[in-house]
Amino acid sequence: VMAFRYPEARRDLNQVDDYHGTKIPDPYAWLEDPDSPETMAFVEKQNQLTMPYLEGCAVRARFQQRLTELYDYPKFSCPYKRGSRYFYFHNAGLQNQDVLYVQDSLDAPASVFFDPNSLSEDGTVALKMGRLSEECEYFAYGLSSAGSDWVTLRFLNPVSLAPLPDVLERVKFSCLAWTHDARGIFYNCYPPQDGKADGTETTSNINQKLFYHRIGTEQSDDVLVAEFPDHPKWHSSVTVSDDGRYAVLSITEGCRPVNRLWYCDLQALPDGIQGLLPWVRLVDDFEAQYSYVTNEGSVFTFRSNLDAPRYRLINIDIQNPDRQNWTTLIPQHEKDVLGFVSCVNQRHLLVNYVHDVKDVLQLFELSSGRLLRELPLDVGTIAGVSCKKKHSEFFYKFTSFTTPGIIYHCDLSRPDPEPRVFREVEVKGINQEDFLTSQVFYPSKDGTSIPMFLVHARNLERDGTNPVFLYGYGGFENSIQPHYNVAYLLFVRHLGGVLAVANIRGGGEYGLTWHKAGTLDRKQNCFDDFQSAAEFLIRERFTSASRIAINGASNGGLLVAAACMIQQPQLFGCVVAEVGVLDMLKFHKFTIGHAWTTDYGCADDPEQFQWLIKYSPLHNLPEAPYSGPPYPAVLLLTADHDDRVVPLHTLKFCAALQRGVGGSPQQRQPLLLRVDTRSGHGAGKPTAKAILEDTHIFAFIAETLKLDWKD
Ligand SMILES: O=C([C@@H]1CCCN1C(=O)CCn1c(=O)c(-c2ccccc2)nc2ccccc21)N1CCCC1
Repeated sequence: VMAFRYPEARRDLNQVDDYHGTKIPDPYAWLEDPDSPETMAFVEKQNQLTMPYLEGCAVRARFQQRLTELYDYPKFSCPYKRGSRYFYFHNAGLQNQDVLYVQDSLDAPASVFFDPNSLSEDGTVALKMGRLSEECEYFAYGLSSAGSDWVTLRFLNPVSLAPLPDVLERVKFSCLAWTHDARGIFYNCYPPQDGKADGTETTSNINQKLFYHRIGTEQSDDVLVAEFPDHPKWHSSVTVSDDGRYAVLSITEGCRPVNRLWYCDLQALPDGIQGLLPWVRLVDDFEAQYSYVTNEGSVFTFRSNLDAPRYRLINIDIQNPDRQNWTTLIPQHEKDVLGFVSCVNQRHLLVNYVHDVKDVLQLFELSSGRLLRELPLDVGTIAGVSCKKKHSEFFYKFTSFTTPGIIYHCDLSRPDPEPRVFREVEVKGINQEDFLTSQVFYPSKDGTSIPMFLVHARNLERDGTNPVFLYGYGGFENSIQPHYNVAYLLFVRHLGGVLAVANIRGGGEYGLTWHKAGTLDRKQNCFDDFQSAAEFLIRERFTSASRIAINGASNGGLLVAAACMIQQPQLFGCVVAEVGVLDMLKFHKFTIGHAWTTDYGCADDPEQFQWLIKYSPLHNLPEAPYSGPPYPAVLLLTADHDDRVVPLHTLKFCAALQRGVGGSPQQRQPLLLRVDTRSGHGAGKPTAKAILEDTHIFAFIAETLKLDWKD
């Protein structure tokens, strides 16, 4: 008899797609319509099975209570000096959204500047972006609702807090750049589309345009300053130079770290911004990435990966723009990756390097590129930096797996500019001394050495029985560095687990080569690296296969749901796949999915179709009747307003998994789907939803790996 009765899902056997001569059935394609009564009924039935199961997990109540207690610690961002005042985000602990405060000096009383919590009952309206004009005449801000990527831009007077009537709609993936005369702001929006635009639609996002909005006018009067009708997949982003003179335009075509670099001398515009700008095409190809750092007159400094996979700083004098005149300000490091670079104190550069996935912070001289000093930093990650060229002081926030956050303040105008602790938060009830963080390097299938962070109790017994929570991402040059997560610490402290974060290929941990090695026809390296992590942990007697829970979200959902569960079902005890990309043949058709072909390729191309069909989760599940090794316990998560990775990926995968594997009498572990409402891909998620989701995830892991709570 089957352990679980899964909801029936109609299979439309007439739905067969032809990929370059290969016939591919797509029987659950009807689930691609989020608004059909049939799809809504499918979702409802899944939740009716899953939510009682999750709520009924033995440790759920205990975990939720402890997680809520531990989550309830004060959180602060770095202060941002704007004009003569300081702004910072703060969360008392359990507030759904962080609140923006303002104070006249660092030790003056603070008052609420902007509180998103007042904008919705359930905390699902989030402040996605904000920008004060150069002299603080106006505050522009973008709100998103229910986790969608769609943004509405609004404005307020930063002193009186009075709202302005200006409202800008259809904004998504947008820059926010004021001209220094505060007459207006550059931003991006999409042309009107049929149907909804609330984050539940799947409509492709193409033909993004760049506008200049003049304060006090209607959006319909906004000035179109750049558009690319011949390149519907192009995105543009403007930065206004530190001196306010130039609009620097970065054009991207997808998610590859490459861009065209155009600029416009705003001072050369006789009548100001009246129409398409006379862009000068400094770089007009997609060979490398150029990110504006600062400029001294006509000499621009860019962070670039041109002939530098670990990045370097180059200077381009726009009066002599030919490539042979370009110079290197800071050459590529022979091992470490150049991370963020910010100009500070007029003539210094605050430079971050990533050394074996750990952050380093150094100060350089802008004029010479000379290293001046290293700033002290523990082993961990810089979670935030606040600095401006015209300010002599700057702030940076340090975090690690066991450090919630330490904010440092450094003022270069002082005779002894030594960083000092500006603010350090404690989390009551968690003793940092209970945990040991280490970094190991393990061999992948092809011998490549992969870094992995481990966090566990100091007195861990390596007897092969410890439960493991193994997390990975593996794409888009996205590096997973140490970060504070109370749910992770509860898993270690109260479920006796080992947290393992594998820095697999596809990420940016070692620069472009590391990223490229996990993309396109080499995507299988990500899956090999992650499976090798599990095999290493078993070989080193941390754990055994049935005790391993793997987790990933987004591109990480592809990693775990598909590649690892399907390719090695016997290697894991539990799989938690969040908002995953699971239909690799169709992802490019929905919302911003077309931008991901830079990592994945596209099934429209015959050669790339062959790469994708080999690992696409939806297309590599066993067919019923299945008699292979039982699958791990599986929890799939998605949400109705996820317009980054639309829910159809997970819905179709769930239907195929429950039929293909769920029907087998050997399948004792649950294969469940949790669909949240008024929730999206993750950004801006209210605290209440985040706590409940983490609770359900770890309660599911504890239940299916049979873990007991230990006080
Ligand atoms: O979400 C993703 C991939 C990986 C990381 C970013 N990403 C994205 O899809 C990023 C989406 N995205 C942005 O978020 C912004 C943006 C601009 C200004 C401010 C904020 C954002 N600009 C973009 C420009 C071109 C293409 C995508 C863009 N994926 C989901 C699953 C597979 C990849």
